[in-house]
Amino acid sequence: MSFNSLCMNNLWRSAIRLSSNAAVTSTRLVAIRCKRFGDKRGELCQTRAHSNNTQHVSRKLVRNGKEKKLVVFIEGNIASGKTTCLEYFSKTSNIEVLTEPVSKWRNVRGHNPLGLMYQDPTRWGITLQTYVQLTMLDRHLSTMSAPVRMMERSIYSAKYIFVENLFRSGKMPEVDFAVLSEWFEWITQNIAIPVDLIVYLQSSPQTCHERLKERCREEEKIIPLEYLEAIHQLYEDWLIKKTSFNVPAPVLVIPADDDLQKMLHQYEENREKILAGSNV
Ligand SMILES: Nc1ncnc2c1ncn2[C@@H]1O[C@H](COP(=O)(O)OP(=O)(O)O)[C@@H](O)[C@H]1O
Ligand SMILES: O=c1ccn([C@H]2C[C@H](O)[C@@H](COP(=O)(O)O)O2)c(=O)[nH]1
Repeated sequence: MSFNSLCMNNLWRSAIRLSSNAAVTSTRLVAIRCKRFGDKRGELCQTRAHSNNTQHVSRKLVRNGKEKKLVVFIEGNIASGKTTCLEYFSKTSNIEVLTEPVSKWRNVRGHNPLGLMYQDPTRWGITLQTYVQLTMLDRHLSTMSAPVRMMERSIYSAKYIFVENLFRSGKMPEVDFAVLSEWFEWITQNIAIPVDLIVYLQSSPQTCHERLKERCREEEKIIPLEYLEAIHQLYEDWLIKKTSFNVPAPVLVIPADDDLQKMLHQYEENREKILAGSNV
């Protein structure tokens, strides 16, 4: 038996011995170590660590024959309606909703990295995006309290959309981009980030600009239409054309330019697909 297999066996045995309360923590540790040892069975490791009588079936965790733990990312441009969508689904029992930790980005120990980034992206882009990466990772790894988790954005969009935009627009120095990329690659290669479905709220940059002005978040008052157009293009390349970066789950596209009433109707129409973690 190789050293790696020996370690894996010991890890599984000790993880399974742990009490159910400790299961999520052990899941995390084992998932991290599975990836570190180059084990391709990251998801299986998670499952085994979680419970003795848990099986792994087509990307989903099931226990005693019942489906459990589905993770859905809600992606889309700034002010496309992600929070509003999450608020709607939060009224459903058995769905846990995680909004973006924007309040943290606006206040870390009395500092406002979001505001600083909009004022001077070249100086503060790395500061904000480092903190976004940390806080999103913390969200991804937090213990699930319901069978379904709907989460606003992800560590992927932070990197593939926002960091990429800063760099491509010449507002992030190459060294900052390199350091953030190294961090991102280390995280995604060593830590299992669960996701079953990406819901993309596809809205025009013009609609987002209108809604953003209406929302009137202080830091965002200086955002021009061109910024939203650039973010839109990156989202389209990533999730529609699929030409830029890895897409970690199937994508369900929901057109999001309609008024609130029609949007709520669309969410209802797509409810089953979302809860099944399916884009068809
Ligand atoms: N379908 C809609 N029609 C009109 N206004 C909307 C719609 N959805 C959301 N809004 C408003 O647009 C603004 C941005 O919505 P929000 O859900 O906060 O977007 P996001 O979370 O994507 O940034 C808010 O003021 C919200 O009330
Ligand atoms: O990686 C990121 C993620 C978000 N932001 C900015 C964009 C917005 O100003 C806020 C929150 O976005 P919403 O779409 O309103 O939820 O944070 C960023 O700069 N980098």
